[in-house]
Amino acid sequence: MKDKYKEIFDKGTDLPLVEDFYTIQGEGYHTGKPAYFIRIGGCDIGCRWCDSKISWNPAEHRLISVEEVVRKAVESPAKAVVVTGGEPSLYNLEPLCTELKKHNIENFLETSGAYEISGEWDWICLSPKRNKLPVPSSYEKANELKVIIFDLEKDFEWAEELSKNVGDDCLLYLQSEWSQYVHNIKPIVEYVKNNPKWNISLQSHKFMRIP
Ligand SMILES: C[S@@+](CC[C@H](N)C(=O)[O-])C[C@H]1O[C@@H](n2cnc3c(N)ncnc32)[C@H](O)[C@@H]1O
Ligand SMILES: Nc1nc2[nH]cc(C(=O)O)c2c(=O)[nH]1
Ligand code: SF4
Ligand SMILES: [Mg+2]
Repeated sequence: MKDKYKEIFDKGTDLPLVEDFYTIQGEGYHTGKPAYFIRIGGCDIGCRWCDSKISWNPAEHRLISVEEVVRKAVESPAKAVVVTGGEPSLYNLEPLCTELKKHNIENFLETSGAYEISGEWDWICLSPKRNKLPVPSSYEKANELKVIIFDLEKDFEWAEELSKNVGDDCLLYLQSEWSQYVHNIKPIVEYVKNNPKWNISLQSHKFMRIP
Protein backbone atom coordinates (compact mmCIF):
# COMPACT_ATOMS: atom_id res chain seq x y z
CA MET A 1 0.00 0.00 0.00
CA LYS A 2 2.70 2.50 0.97
CA ASP A 3 4.54 1.92 -2.35
CA LYS A 4 2.04 2.79 -5.05
CA TYR A 5 0.63 5.80 -3.24
CA LYS A 6 3.80 6.73 -1.39
CA GLU A 7 4.25 10.09 -3.08
CA ILE A 8 0.64 11.13 -2.49
CA PHE A 9 0.70 9.87 1.11
CA ASP A 10 3.93 11.69 1.89
CA LYS A 11 2.99 14.99 0.28
CA GLY A 12 -0.46 15.30 1.79
CA THR A 13 -1.47 18.26 -0.38
CA ASP A 14 -4.03 16.21 -2.34
CA LEU A 15 -6.11 13.47 -0.76
CA PRO A 16 -8.37 10.77 -2.24
CA LEU A 17 -11.76 11.88 -0.93
CA VAL A 18 -14.26 9.07 -0.27
CA GLU A 19 -16.94 11.38 1.06
CA ASP A 20 -17.46 14.54 3.05
CA PHE A 21 -20.59 15.43 4.95
CA TYR A 22 -21.87 17.62 7.73
CA THR A 23 -23.35 15.53 10.53
CA ILE A 24 -23.22 14.86 14.26
CA GLN A 25 -20.18 13.10 15.75
CA GLY A 26 -21.71 9.77 16.69
CA GLU A 27 -18.89 8.20 18.71
CA GLY A 28 -16.62 8.77 21.67
CA TYR A 29 -16.01 11.86 23.77
CA HIS A 30 -17.40 14.35 21.22
CA THR A 31 -20.64 12.41 20.68
CA GLY A 32 -23.47 14.79 19.89
CA LYS A 33 -21.26 17.56 18.53
CA PRO A 34 -21.96 18.87 15.02
CA ALA A 35 -18.95 18.24 12.80
CA TYR A 36 -17.95 18.18 9.16
CA PHE A 37 -16.55 14.75 8.25
CA ILE A 38 -13.73 14.23 5.75
CA ARG A 39 -13.27 10.55 4.88
CA ILE A 40 -9.91 9.89 3.19
CA GLY A 41 -9.43 6.77 1.03
CA GLY A 42 -6.74 4.17 1.65
CA CYS A 43 -6.44 1.51 4.33
CA ASP A 44 -4.31 -1.65 4.37
CA ILE A 45 -5.41 -2.99 7.74
CA GLY A 46 -8.37 -5.09 6.65
CA CYS A 47 -10.61 -5.39 9.73
CA ARG A 48 -13.20 -7.98 8.71
CA TRP A 49 -16.03 -6.04 10.37
CA CYS A 50 -15.01 -2.63 8.99
CA ASP A 51 -18.07 -0.50 8.25
CA SER A 52 -16.15 1.64 5.73
CA LYS A 53 -14.77 -0.93 3.30
CA ILE A 54 -15.55 1.35 0.35
CA SER A 55 -12.67 3.49 1.57
CA TRP A 56 -9.97 0.82 1.42
CA ASN A 57 -8.69 1.36 -2.12
CA PRO A 58 -7.42 4.92 -2.58
CA ALA A 59 -7.40 4.54 -6.38
CA GLU A 60 -11.21 4.40 -6.38
CA HIS A 61 -11.52 7.95 -5.09
CA ARG A 62 -10.83 11.28 -6.77
CA LEU A 63 -7.97 13.40 -5.52
CA ILE A 64 -8.97 16.70 -3.98
CA SER A 65 -6.66 19.44 -2.75
CA VAL A 66 -6.68 20.21 0.96
CA GLU A 67 -7.64 23.81 0.12
CA GLU A 68 -10.73 22.64 -1.76
CA VAL A 69 -11.95 20.17 0.84
CA VAL A 70 -11.37 22.65 3.67
CA ARG A 71 -13.27 25.29 1.68
CA LYS A 72 -16.26 22.92 1.63
CA ALA A 73 -16.05 22.54 5.41
CA VAL A 74 -15.71 26.31 5.88
CA GLU A 75 -18.81 26.89 3.76
CA SER A 76 -20.82 24.72 6.19
CA PRO A 77 -21.76 26.03 9.64
CA ALA A 78 -19.36 23.48 11.23
CA LYS A 79 -16.92 24.63 13.89
CA ALA A 80 -15.22 21.23 13.98
CA VAL A 81 -13.92 18.78 11.39
CA VAL A 82 -13.50 15.03 11.93
CA VAL A 83 -10.87 13.46 9.69
CA THR A 84 -11.43 9.74 9.20
CA GLY A 85 -11.05 7.08 6.55
CA GLY A 86 -9.70 4.76 5.51
CA GLU A 87 -6.63 5.13 7.64
CA PRO A 88 -5.61 8.80 7.83
CA SER A 89 -2.26 8.03 9.50
CA LEU A 90 -1.03 6.75 6.12
CA TYR A 91 -0.89 10.41 5.05
CA ASN A 92 1.15 13.45 5.82
CA LEU A 93 -1.67 15.30 7.56
CA GLU A 94 0.28 18.52 8.16
CA PRO A 95 -1.05 20.39 5.10
CA LEU A 96 -4.65 19.49 6.06
CA CYS A 97 -4.19 20.51 9.71
CA THR A 98 -2.51 23.78 8.73
CA GLU A 99 -5.33 24.65 6.33
CA LEU A 100 -8.01 23.85 8.95
CA LYS A 101 -6.23 25.96 11.57
CA LYS A 102 -5.99 28.88 9.10
CA HIS A 103 -9.78 28.93 9.32
CA ASN A 104 -9.94 28.40 13.10
CA ILE A 105 -11.65 25.03 12.76
CA GLU A 106 -11.23 22.48 15.54
CA ASN A 107 -9.73 19.29 14.14
CA PHE A 108 -10.42 15.80 15.42
CA LEU A 109 -8.81 12.60 14.13
CA GLU A 110 -10.16 9.03 13.97
CA THR A 111 -7.27 6.59 13.57
CA SER A 112 -5.97 3.11 14.24
CA GLY A 113 -2.59 4.75 14.88
CA ALA A 114 -0.89 2.07 12.80
CA TYR A 115 1.42 4.69 11.30
CA GLU A 116 3.06 7.78 12.78
CA ILE A 117 0.41 10.49 13.23
CA SER A 118 1.41 13.79 11.61
CA GLY A 119 -0.09 17.27 12.07
CA GLU A 120 -1.38 19.19 15.08
CA TRP A 121 -4.69 17.87 16.40
CA ASP A 122 -7.17 19.17 18.95
CA TRP A 123 -8.37 15.63 19.62
CA ILE A 124 -7.12 12.19 18.63
CA CYS A 125 -9.33 9.12 18.95
CA LEU A 126 -7.15 6.02 18.83
CA SER A 127 -8.95 2.80 17.94
CA PRO A 128 -6.28 0.06 17.81
CA LYS A 129 -6.57 -2.89 15.47
CA ARG A 130 -5.25 -6.40 16.07
CA ASN A 131 -4.05 -6.74 12.45
CA LYS A 132 -1.66 -3.81 12.78
CA LEU A 133 -1.05 -2.43 16.25
CA PRO A 134 -0.48 1.26 16.88
CA VAL A 135 3.07 2.59 16.72
CA PRO A 136 4.26 3.69 20.21
CA SER A 137 3.89 7.43 19.50
CA SER A 138 0.18 6.96 18.66
CA TYR A 139 -0.53 5.79 22.22
CA GLU A 140 1.23 8.88 23.57
CA LYS A 141 -0.79 11.25 21.40
CA ALA A 142 -4.22 9.69 22.06
CA ASN A 143 -6.83 11.78 23.87
CA GLU A 144 -9.24 8.85 23.83
CA LEU A 145 -8.73 5.12 23.42
CA LYS A 146 -11.75 3.51 21.78
CA VAL A 147 -11.60 -0.29 21.74
CA ILE A 148 -14.06 -2.18 19.57
CA ILE A 149 -15.60 -5.15 21.37
CA PHE A 150 -16.34 -7.88 18.84
CA ASP A 151 -15.39 -11.07 20.67
CA LEU A 152 -16.55 -11.02 24.30
CA GLU A 153 -14.13 -13.83 25.18
CA LYS A 154 -11.01 -11.95 24.12
CA ASP A 155 -11.61 -8.25 23.65
CA PHE A 156 -12.09 -7.03 27.24
CA GLU A 157 -8.72 -8.51 28.15
CA TRP A 158 -7.18 -6.94 25.07
CA ALA A 159 -8.69 -3.56 25.98
CA GLU A 160 -7.03 -3.77 29.41
CA GLU A 161 -3.67 -4.51 27.79
CA LEU A 162 -4.06 -1.58 25.38
CA SER A 163 -5.03 0.80 28.20
CA LYS A 164 -1.60 0.28 29.80
CA ASN A 165 0.00 2.00 26.82
CA VAL A 166 -1.86 5.33 26.90
CA GLY A 167 -1.27 8.36 29.11
CA ASP A 168 -3.06 8.90 32.45
CA ASP A 169 -5.30 11.61 30.96
CA CYS A 170 -6.46 9.48 28.03
CA LEU A 171 -10.20 8.70 28.21
CA LEU A 172 -11.15 5.05 27.86
CA TYR A 173 -14.09 3.82 25.77
CA LEU A 174 -15.52 0.44 24.82
CA GLN A 175 -17.67 0.37 21.68
CA SER A 176 -19.54 -2.70 20.51
CA GLU A 177 -18.88 -3.86 16.98
CA TRP A 178 -22.12 -2.90 15.22
CA SER A 179 -23.28 -6.33 13.96
CA GLN A 180 -22.74 -7.76 17.48
CA TYR A 181 -24.53 -4.92 19.28
CA VAL A 182 -27.54 -6.91 20.53
CA HIS A 183 -25.32 -9.78 21.66
CA ASN A 184 -22.60 -7.61 23.23
CA ILE A 185 -24.23 -4.61 24.84
CA LYS A 186 -25.35 -6.19 28.14
CA PRO A 187 -21.92 -7.71 28.90
CA ILE A 188 -20.31 -4.37 27.98
CA VAL A 189 -22.65 -2.52 30.38
CA GLU A 190 -21.79 -5.00 33.16
CA TYR A 191 -18.08 -4.72 32.39
CA VAL A 192 -18.09 -0.93 32.57
CA LYS A 193 -20.11 -0.95 35.83
CA ASN A 194 -17.51 -3.28 37.34
CA ASN A 195 -14.51 -1.45 35.80
CA PRO A 196 -15.47 2.22 36.01
CA LYS A 197 -12.33 3.62 34.41
CA TRP A 198 -14.06 2.63 31.16
CA ASN A 199 -16.95 4.43 29.45
CA ILE A 200 -19.34 3.20 26.79
CA SER A 201 -19.24 4.67 23.30
CA LEU A 202 -22.18 3.93 21.01
CA GLN A 203 -22.28 4.42 17.27
CA SER A 204 -25.16 6.78 17.98
CA HIS A 205 -25.39 8.01 14.36
CA LYS A 206 -26.50 4.50 13.37
CA PHE A 207 -29.34 4.65 15.90
CA MET A 208 -30.24 8.14 14.64
CA ARG A 209 -30.02 6.89 11.04
CA ILE A 210 -27.83 9.75 9.96
CA PRO A 211 -24.47 9.55 8.13
C1 LIG B 1 -14.01 3.34 9.73
S1 LIG B 1 -12.84 3.70 10.99
C2 LIG B 1 -11.75 4.84 10.14
C3 LIG B 1 -10.63 5.37 10.99
C4 LIG B 1 -9.49 4.37 11.29
N1 LIG B 1 -9.17 3.54 10.20
C5 LIG B 1 -9.84 3.53 12.51
O1 LIG B 1 -10.15 2.34 12.33
O2 LIG B 1 -9.82 4.07 13.62
C6 LIG B 1 -13.73 4.81 12.10
C7 LIG B 1 -14.13 4.25 13.44
O3 LIG B 1 -15.15 3.28 13.25
C8 LIG B 1 -14.87 2.14 14.03
N2 LIG B 1 -15.56 1.02 13.39
C9 LIG B 1 -15.37 0.57 12.13
N3 LIG B 1 -16.21 -0.44 11.85
C10 LIG B 1 -16.95 -0.64 12.95
C11 LIG B 1 -18.00 -1.55 13.29
N4 LIG B 1 -18.42 -2.47 12.42
N5 LIG B 1 -18.55 -1.47 14.51
C12 LIG B 1 -18.11 -0.54 15.41
N6 LIG B 1 -17.14 0.35 15.16
C13 LIG B 1 -16.56 0.31 13.95
C14 LIG B 1 -13.36 2.07 14.03
O4 LIG B 1 -12.83 1.29 15.07
C15 LIG B 1 -13.00 3.54 14.18
O5 LIG B 1 -13.02 3.90 15.53
N1 LIG C 1 -21.87 10.44 12.54
C1 LIG C 1 -20.73 9.76 12.45
N2 LIG C 1 -19.89 9.73 13.50
C2 LIG C 1 -18.72 9.06 13.34
N3 LIG C 1 -17.71 8.96 14.23
C3 LIG C 1 -16.69 8.29 13.67
C4 LIG C 1 -17.06 7.91 12.37
C5 LIG C 1 -16.11 7.32 11.41
O1 LIG C 1 -16.52 6.64 10.47
O2 LIG C 1 -14.92 7.55 11.60
C6 LIG C 1 -18.36 8.39 12.17
C7 LIG C 1 -19.29 8.38 11.08
O3 LIG C 1 -19.12 7.76 10.03
N4 LIG C 1 -20.45 9.09 11.28
S1 SF4 D 1 -8.42 0.32 10.27
FE1 SF4 D 1 -10.34 1.47 10.21
S2 SF4 D 1 -10.79 1.80 8.01
FE2 SF4 D 1 -9.14 0.28 8.14
S3 SF4 D 1 -10.23 -1.68 7.99
FE3 SF4 D 1 -10.02 -1.22 10.19
S4 SF4 D 1 -11.87 -0.07 10.78
FE4 SF4 D 1 -11.76 -0.08 8.52
MG1 LIG E 1 -18.24 5.41 10.60
